[in-house]
Amino acid sequence: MLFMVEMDVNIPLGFDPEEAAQLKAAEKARFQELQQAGTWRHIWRVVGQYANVSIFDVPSNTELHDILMSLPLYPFMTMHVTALCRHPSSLHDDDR
Ligand SMILES: O=C(O)C[C@H]1C=CC(=O)O1
Repeated sequence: MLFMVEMDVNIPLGFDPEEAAQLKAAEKARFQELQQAGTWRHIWRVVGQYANVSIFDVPSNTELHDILMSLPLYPFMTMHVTALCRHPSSLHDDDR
């Protein structure tokens, strides 16, 4: 199942910079794991914002929920999730 996930990151002013750097490094490592597994299929930076638009490929809503909630930066993120399905005119067989 494919999902578009819009993530906005908001680390409060005054948050310990070292702790923020550790969380960002942990987030990057987790992102790379999920990307290599094919779960986090795409990511784009939203221009001018600490935000991204991502495509996830997961077996169920519950699995996506668990993955998103376990992200290191989750406590500082606002997320918007949109379920996707294949467009009938798409040429891409993996759009499912
Ligand atoms: O940078 C972000 O948008 C937040 C998050 C998503 C992937 C990653 O490495 O960090």
